[in-house]
Amino acid sequence: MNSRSPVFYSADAVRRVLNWPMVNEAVETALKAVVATPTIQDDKQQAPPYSQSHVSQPARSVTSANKEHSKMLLTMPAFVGNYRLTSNGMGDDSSAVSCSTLACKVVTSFRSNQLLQPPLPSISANILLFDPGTGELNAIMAGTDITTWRTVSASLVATKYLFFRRFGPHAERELAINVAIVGCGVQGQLHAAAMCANFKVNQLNLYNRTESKAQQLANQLEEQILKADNNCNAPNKVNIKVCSSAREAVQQVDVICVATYSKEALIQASDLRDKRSVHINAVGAGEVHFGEVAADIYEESLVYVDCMSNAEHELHGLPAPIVGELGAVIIGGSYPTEQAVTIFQSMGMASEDACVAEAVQMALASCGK
Ligand SMILES: NC(=O)C1=CN([C@@H]2O[C@H](COP(=O)(O)OP(=O)(O)OC[C@H]3O[C@@H](n4cnc5c(N)ncnc54)[C@H](O)[C@@H]3O)[C@@H](O)[C@H]2O)C=CC1
Ligand SMILES: O=C([O-])C1=[NH+]CCC1
Repeated sequence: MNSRSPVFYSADAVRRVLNWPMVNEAVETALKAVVATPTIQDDKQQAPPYSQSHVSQPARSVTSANKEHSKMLLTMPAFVGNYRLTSNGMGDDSSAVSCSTLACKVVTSFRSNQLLQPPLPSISANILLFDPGTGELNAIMAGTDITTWRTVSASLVATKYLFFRRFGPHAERELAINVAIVGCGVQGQLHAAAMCANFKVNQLNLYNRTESKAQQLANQLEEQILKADNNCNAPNKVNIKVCSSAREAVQQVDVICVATYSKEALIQASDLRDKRSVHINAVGAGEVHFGEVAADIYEESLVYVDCMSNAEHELHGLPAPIVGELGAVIIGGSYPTEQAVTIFQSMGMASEDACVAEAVQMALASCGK
């Protein structure tokens, strides 16, 4: 028996403290922590600046709740040991806290929830947080928003290092980009808002199979931008366009975010601009993770993943070799060439959920909630 009952953190409580600096720091930390520490053969050899954290993140289990595999329950356990988070997500050493987190996310993906009246989110998650010393269950945290935020954050981090950093060390603050969002569900909506909140976006193209959903998102974003304008804290003037095809959305853009349940390819190589220099965040996961982007794009792309060992379990038949892990690019500072097409094949990692849940817990504790 537990010595005390686990705390429950509601979705409202989690939502109150989520912010981009905090989530981006936690996700970047998780991405670096999963990069395997190379074995040092020679004592005298200088150890590379790999993360000192330790991650145990077995492949997630997938339980199908119907024959078509469109209703699934995933269990995603992770231990992340000896990592650092700051209280404000700004990475300043003075407020850094050393953490170790043992967690397990339990998440369902039921795509037919969208057809219910009223619709329910397709993804629904809770995160169990254990005492890393005793193994007791300390807390249960609503994890649906964390899943959306950490997934979007992984795309932001990928865009920063795989796209912007080709052009210089501060390019993410200096360069303006054109962005396409393909799929305007929960993921697409937050990808759109987050791209505008974290980068200078000139043009934002939105495509959704049901056009009214893309139009609704455009209206919401226009409203947010107008509000920010009135408060004199508008990040940048963004031109938003609702497109009638994925091809139209992606034709002239720098960054593409694809997040649907489509089994068929939605974008082809001939849809991309001739000069290339494009980055794609491939987020969606139908039965096949990589179905949304055509094989001919993969064939000319440099493909990066969040976690290589998970990729070995989940990305069978990927039409291109995997260049490496995003965390290794962050640590090693070796960026793609300017003209490259890069794909961040996002599977989602339990260690991201663990680190973000820890940051949320710290933020809630610091504001006494
Ligand atoms: N990589 C990761 O870490 C994560 C990935 N996901 C994946 O992201 C995808 C989107 O998730 P949500 O936004 O939560 O779902 P959602 O149900 O809110 O939105 C899905 C969107 O995809 C569109 N769509 C569905 N089937 C389509 C098709 N055949 N062709 C064109 N468009 C289609 C729908 O119109 C809808 O707007 C899913 O595949 C989900 O599994 C979700 C969470 C984490
Ligand atoms: O990483 C994650 O939580 C998920 N990936 C696909 C469905 C949920």
